[in-house]
Amino acid sequence: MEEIGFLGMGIMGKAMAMNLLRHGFKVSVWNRTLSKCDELKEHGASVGESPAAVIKKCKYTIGMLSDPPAALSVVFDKGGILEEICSGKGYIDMSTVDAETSAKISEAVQKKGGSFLEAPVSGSKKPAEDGQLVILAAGEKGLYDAILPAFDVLGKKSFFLGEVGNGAKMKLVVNMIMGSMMNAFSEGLVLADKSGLSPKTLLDVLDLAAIANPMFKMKGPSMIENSYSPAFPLKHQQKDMRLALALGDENAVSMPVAAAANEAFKKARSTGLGDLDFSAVYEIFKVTEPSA
Ligand SMILES: NC(=O)C1=CN([C@@H]2O[C@H](COP(=O)(O)OP(=O)(O)OC[C@H]3O[C@@H](n4cnc5c(N)ncnc54)[C@H](OP(=O)(O)O)[C@@H]3O)[C@@H](O)[C@H]2O)C=CC1
Ligand SMILES: O=CCCC(=O)O
Repeated sequence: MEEIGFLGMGIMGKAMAMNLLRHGFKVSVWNRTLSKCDELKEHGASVGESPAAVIKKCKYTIGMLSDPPAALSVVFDKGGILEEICSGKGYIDMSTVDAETSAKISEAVQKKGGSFLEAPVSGSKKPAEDGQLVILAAGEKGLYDAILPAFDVLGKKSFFLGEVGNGAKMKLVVNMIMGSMMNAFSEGLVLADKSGLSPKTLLDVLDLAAIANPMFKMKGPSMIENSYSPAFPLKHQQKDMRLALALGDENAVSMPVAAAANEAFKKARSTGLGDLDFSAVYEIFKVTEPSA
């Protein structure tokens, strides 16, 4: 396959670009903080000096940026994608953003004659390293078909969900559920502990119960060790809760559980936990009122 461009060497982008290199793809990378490209360069990637330079070199370019402002910045700002995107080139944004952001990017890219696909992912750092992501794509089907050989390396399953916006919405619904679950899980761990039960035994019980799931199994042991090395940064989970709640507003969907979970993530951010893993929201529930 042609050389693939990759913008954004954060936790996910770096793991995904490395995976493409490991599978024999030629990759050209860019990151706002250029030094984060060094390791990729050592593994054979070429480094572009701007998003525009990467787009110029590559037929297909993937973006994996933190949030809507970052996703928009690499497209619209000086040195951005719009300076070089043209007919025959495609941009695939795999960041988690809202449908409106995706639509803005899609419209601008298409106006220049380029193709656009949104393709946010489910799965975190380890699945990204192992090529086990779940890809939620929407937009131009021709571009989806063309980029499938790369998706087959990055993910264990790709969904094509139709028009731009559907991938973003699906991703926000999934992460809204995940964030709410993480809050319920944290409350349960604290309740077990405060009521004299072993949180470790609770994990064993949960793992055999109808609500057993990979997230509890993977995050539980490190949470009870108070260890929150970031796989999915808490600030991004809070961004996803906020965007999912906005989607709820638009559709008049009452979401009291998600709203409460969002408040807990906001509180965690305000106490300086934003760069830790999203499971660090557990710390918020441990804080008890001083007795009168
Ligand atoms: N981590 C995870 O488990 C998962 C994350 N996601 C989503 O993937 C995306 C990336 O996540 P992750 O890799 O964890 O995030 P990181 O915070 O590790 O990386 C964010 C990336 O965005 C770049 N960035 C931030 N602001 C700007 C800007 N204004 N202009 C240009 N680049 C910018 C950063 O550049 P710099 O290095 O210069 O700061 C960095 O490359 C997010 O949308 C997240 O919600 C989806 C699934 C799982
Ligand atoms: O957006 C992040 C998702 C993290 C995960 O699916 O484990």
